[in-house]
Amino acid sequence: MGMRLFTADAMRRADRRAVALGYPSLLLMEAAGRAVARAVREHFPDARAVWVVAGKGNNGGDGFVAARWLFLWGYRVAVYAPDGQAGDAAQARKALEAHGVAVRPLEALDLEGAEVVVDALVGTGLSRPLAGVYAEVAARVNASGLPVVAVDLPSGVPFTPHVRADVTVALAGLKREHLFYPARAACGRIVLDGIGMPEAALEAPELPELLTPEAMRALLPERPGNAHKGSVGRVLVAGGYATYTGAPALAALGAYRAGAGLVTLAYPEGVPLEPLLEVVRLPLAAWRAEALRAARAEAVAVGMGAGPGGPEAARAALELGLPAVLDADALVPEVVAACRGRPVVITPHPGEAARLLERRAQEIAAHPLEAARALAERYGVTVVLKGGPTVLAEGAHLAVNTTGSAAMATGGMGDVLSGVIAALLAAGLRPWDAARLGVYWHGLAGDRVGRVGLLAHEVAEALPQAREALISDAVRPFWV
Ligand SMILES: NC(=O)C1=CN([C@@H]2O[C@H](COP(=O)(O)OP(=O)(O)OC[C@H]3O[C@@H](n4cnc5c(N)ncnc54)[C@H](O)[C@@H]3O)[C@@H](O)[C@H]2O)[C@@H](O)CC1
Ligand SMILES: Nc1ncnc2c1ncn2[C@@H]1O[C@H](COP(=O)(O)OP(=O)(O)O)[C@@H](O)[C@H]1O
Ligand SMILES: [K+]
Repeated sequence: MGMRLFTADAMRRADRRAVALGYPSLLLMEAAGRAVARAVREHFPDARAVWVVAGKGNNGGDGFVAARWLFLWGYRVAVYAPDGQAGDAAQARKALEAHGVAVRPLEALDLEGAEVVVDALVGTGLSRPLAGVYAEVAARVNASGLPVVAVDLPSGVPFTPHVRADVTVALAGLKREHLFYPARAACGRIVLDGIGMPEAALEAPELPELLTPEAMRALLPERPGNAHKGSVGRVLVAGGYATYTGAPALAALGAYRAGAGLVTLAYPEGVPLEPLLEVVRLPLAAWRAEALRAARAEAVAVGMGAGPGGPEAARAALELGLPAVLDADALVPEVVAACRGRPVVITPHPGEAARLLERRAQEIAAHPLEAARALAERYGVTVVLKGGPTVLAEGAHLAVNTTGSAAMATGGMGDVLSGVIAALLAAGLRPWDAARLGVYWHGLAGDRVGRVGLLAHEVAEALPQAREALISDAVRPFWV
């Protein structure tokens, strides 16, 4: 079963399914609280005094369980919460109080002596921005400078104000706030704990897929011992214009580093392309399909650095009838509209997506899942909406990438990605598989170099070792 990205509602449904399967919810709460206590111990090994702030719901219940275990392990604990818990949370509170640990009102919060704070005010049950004593507690915890371990989510996200955590223990599954900004920035390091939730309860194919090392490894094309350059995928890159001489070269490099057997670069005659020894050059007087056929490619990447010639280059390339990646200057509505139902992957960033959807780029960046879905519906192609994180859509399917970082926000990075996806298409992968693996692998290569100052060609150069790491099971997702 693929891993899914949950919403609060979807997690509540999973919760109910677990209970319907006969799994007692109190067991989930016990596992959740214990996971939080363990996270405190592991991430702050020198701390001996832990203060817990808890709310009225199950998030608070998890906090009471964490407090009980920390107390039993010999920590000094102080617990602050309002009255009025019900159900499991009330039980968890009683179990804590049975050990003689008093629960004091939130208004009495005194952080003097605390070494770590556990934030269990509110989790997925948040229904409105924090206000009143909750907002005050969040502000005081933030101002204290103490390390914070958040239960499930930093209380208050995605609204402001919210708690800023150093570690967030995601319970049972990752939620949107763990992946998307600005909420993600409040989570600090994210660790996922399964809390014993039965797999069957978590099955939710309608939710976005989270790209995992296991799932992506399974998609990597094999390289048979008797491979030759004509058998593992020939890629045509079509782009380049006056000053954009690096973009198509980076796509070509990305394709080769992702395993293409042969890469041909078609570009307007007279454009001084960056030298790449291994690339076959195809200078053209005009963008014509007949001329592009000479490459005998199995997939094409078009648009990178093509400037005003982008649409023309794309029309010629699409006439080949090959699986295609459309990027940058090829991403105009008239061109993409002609691709419905064809094996075409488009790779817009929010600015290009705005052009295709006639919306504002900020709106797209704020709701990337909805935008990717809208693009897939409107144009009937496979969509890679680039960003932090990149999201993908095809038909009713959605996926969210889990690799890459802000270090990748530099020029030419998207060109390399186009080349990677084209190489995977040429190797025979379906567009959805090529797009998901391409995006994941590209981000993984970035992570392995991983510092600000990263250049696009360095990401291309890191693709082979990222592949090796993926194959040899040496890749851990960010939530482990
Ligand atoms: N998903 C799961 O399967 C499990 C979830 N558990 C925990 O349960 C949490 C969800 O529990 P609940 O649904 O009870 O919800 P929460 O405990 O997250 O929040 C609901 C409570 O917060 C109050 N509240 C909502 N917005 C508020 C605001 N702005 N200011 C002040 N109070 C506010 C509500 O009135 C209610 O009392 C998860 O985040 C997780 O910590 C665990 O107990 C174990 C299992
Ligand atoms: N903050 C970020 N987190 C993760 N990945 C990022 C981030 N910023 C950029 N990237 C990745 O870098 C690439 C940038 O592509 P793009 O904007 O098209 O750049 P260019 O047009 O210069 O090639 C995309 O793959 C994108 O997902
Ligand atoms: K919380």
